[in-house]
Amino acid sequence: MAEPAPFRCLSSKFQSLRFNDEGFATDTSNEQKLVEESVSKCYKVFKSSHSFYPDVPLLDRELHTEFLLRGIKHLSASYECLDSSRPWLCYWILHSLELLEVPIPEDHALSIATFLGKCQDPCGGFGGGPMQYPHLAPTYAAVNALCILANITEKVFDVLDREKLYSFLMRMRTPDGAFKMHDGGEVDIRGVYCALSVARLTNIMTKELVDGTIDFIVRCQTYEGGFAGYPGLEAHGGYTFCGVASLVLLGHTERCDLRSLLRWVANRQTQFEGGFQGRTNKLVDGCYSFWQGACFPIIHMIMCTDDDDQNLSASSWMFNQEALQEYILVCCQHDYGGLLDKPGKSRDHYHTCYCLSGLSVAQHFVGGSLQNDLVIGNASNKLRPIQPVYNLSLDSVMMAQKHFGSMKLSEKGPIS
Ligand SMILES: CC(C)=CCC/C(C)=C/CC/C(C)=C/COP(=O)(O)OP(=O)(O)O
Ligand SMILES: [Zn+2]
Repeated sequence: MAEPAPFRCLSSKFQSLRFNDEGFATDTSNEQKLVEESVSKCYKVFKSSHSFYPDVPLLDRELHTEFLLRGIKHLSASYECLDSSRPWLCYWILHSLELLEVPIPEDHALSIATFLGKCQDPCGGFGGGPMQYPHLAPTYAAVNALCILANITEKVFDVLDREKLYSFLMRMRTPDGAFKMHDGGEVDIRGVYCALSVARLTNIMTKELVDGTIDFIVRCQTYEGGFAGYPGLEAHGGYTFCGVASLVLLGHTERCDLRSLLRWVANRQTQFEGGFQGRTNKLVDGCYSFWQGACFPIIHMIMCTDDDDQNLSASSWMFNQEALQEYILVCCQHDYGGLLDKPGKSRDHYHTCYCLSGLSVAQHFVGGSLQNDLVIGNASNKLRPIQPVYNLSLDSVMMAQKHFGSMKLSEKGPIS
């Protein structure tokens, strides 16, 4: 096992801030200044303990696990606003637990799968809760959650109606190859990614399902290099992940302007804080550790297969992996467990899932047959690696491939 890397502790973190009072202050620069002050405070507190405990920062596995296990059983009334995101809560919690390698008892797995079954619409797809209209986002979350649970028992896949899922996806298709999120709902690149991800995992991809989809995705890449939710809008990390992952799922990454994407995403890592921002001139946020961070292994994988890119690193992704780990470990852990957006924000399961997913990307480099782990702080910080396109463990993706790989749709055969 590789030795944990020493804490980098950039000296700049303890120097004066980049802003001065005579500068041209805007709302944006004022907000940025406040974030830098709070991040700087976190690093100072951390540095004072660092001399006593050299193997810090520590990922507080126990507290995060407690927070997650409590949430899978019971959520307080303050979670009412997430009543239409219940399959998401299952996925965020289960994926965080799989990253932390916390076992889930079989009876829990079966009761979560039964609950997800209750969210499934009689005409296919999953809603945000029982009796709710089917929607592509909770459908993606439910399918991913089932793939994780299938590691415990494959019986969980019995709840999924593939034929009806296919007809739901076909109903969400628009004539130009995009997908609406639900009947009468908005059309954007999230719909494309959710549809393609579940279609691939459950092996129901057909030519008819994705006719015109590549062109829609390509139209979402903006002049900045990242992808927007819809052609003509602003590039954003969440949509950029959806765009580039969708091109991988369709096997048409050659349609992406990879150089401009790489330049845009690399510039979204904030110099001072070490984490990622979602878009140009906006604030750092722990969840972009995944949405932006996961683009790097995907870009690397695409470039690896491209003969022109002989200079590609064989040991690290093209972002500062140490700085991202420091931001997550020092600034995004809540004192009572769970992770968060930035210092001062409250913890939640969404940020716990995506901070941990980003931390995993930053810890593990895999380039073809070459592997290089770079774990900041205590050796126990090491998480399981992820398959970045689905944001699942490699085992969970394999469970789906093993289970659905040989199944056919009754009318249309799957495409490769
Ligand atoms: C699979 C799936 C459903 C993916 C979702 C991807 C995702 C996170 C999209 C984000 C959308 C967006 C424009 C957020 C801006 O929020 P903001 O203005 O509050 O944040 P910002 O200031 O950081 O941009
Ligand atoms: Zn966030």
